[in-house]
Amino acid sequence: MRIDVVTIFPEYLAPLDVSLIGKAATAGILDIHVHELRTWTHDRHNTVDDSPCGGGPGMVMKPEPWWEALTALVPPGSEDGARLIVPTPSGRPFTQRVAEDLATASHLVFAPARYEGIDRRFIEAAAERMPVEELSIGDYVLAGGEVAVLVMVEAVGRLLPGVLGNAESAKDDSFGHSSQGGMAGLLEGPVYTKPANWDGREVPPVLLSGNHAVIARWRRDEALRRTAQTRPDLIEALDPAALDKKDRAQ
Ligand SMILES: COc1cc(COC(=O)c2cn[nH]c2)cc(-c2cccnc2)c1
Repeated sequence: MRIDVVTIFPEYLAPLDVSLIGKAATAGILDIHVHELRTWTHDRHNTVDDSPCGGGPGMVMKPEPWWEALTALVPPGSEDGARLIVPTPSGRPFTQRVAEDLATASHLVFAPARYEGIDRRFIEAAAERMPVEELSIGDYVLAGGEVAVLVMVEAVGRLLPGVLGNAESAKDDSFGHSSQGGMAGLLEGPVYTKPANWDGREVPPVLLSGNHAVIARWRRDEALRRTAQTRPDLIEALDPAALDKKDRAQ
């Protein structure tokens, strides 16, 4: 997968060189390029923003630099498999399911905006050439979309084959957020490791029993309990067929 990020703060994307994503890039699984938006400005001040038409606070990002950047990174005729991602508070929720969908793309171009956003006409023009996804990582307003790009690249990148070692396979993701796995739709229950007794606190004995069927049942019960407590909306959203009769007894 090729990933292009266009931003006026390239240094904000430095963490993409680190750890999981950095290793994936080194291994050639991800081909990540970060670009300075001002590359595609031509005036003396490298202007990327202007005052909002109709008045109002702040500034709006001009369409021309973004359009030139997009055209350079996705030349006409090479749109197949390319998708433009615009992080914004007014986007549809970025969820694990959206991450799984984005992981199937061959080319993602991220347009993190600053100020009050990007001139709408850029989004509309881009949507005539390739799918455009306006996505929100949460109901709050950031000063720019760069942090959201880091979130999305990590969530998508870790799903790509070869990025996670076998020990951390994404197929067993926290259930509320993975559409796969034995407990799809549920949050992850509590996890434990050695020592068996720490701070006078015992690991639940069932986990030391070696009885994998009983352990799996216990984990499912804990996931159901945690989901009901923390995210009852996810319980409502569960496919009834996914619940067995023991679940319904919960
Ligand atoms: C593309 O348009 C944007 C993008 C961003 C940065 O992204 C986020 O904040 C975000 C992404 N998921 N959750 C939050 C911020 C605004 C904005 C809106 C109003 C006032 N100030 C700024 C507009």
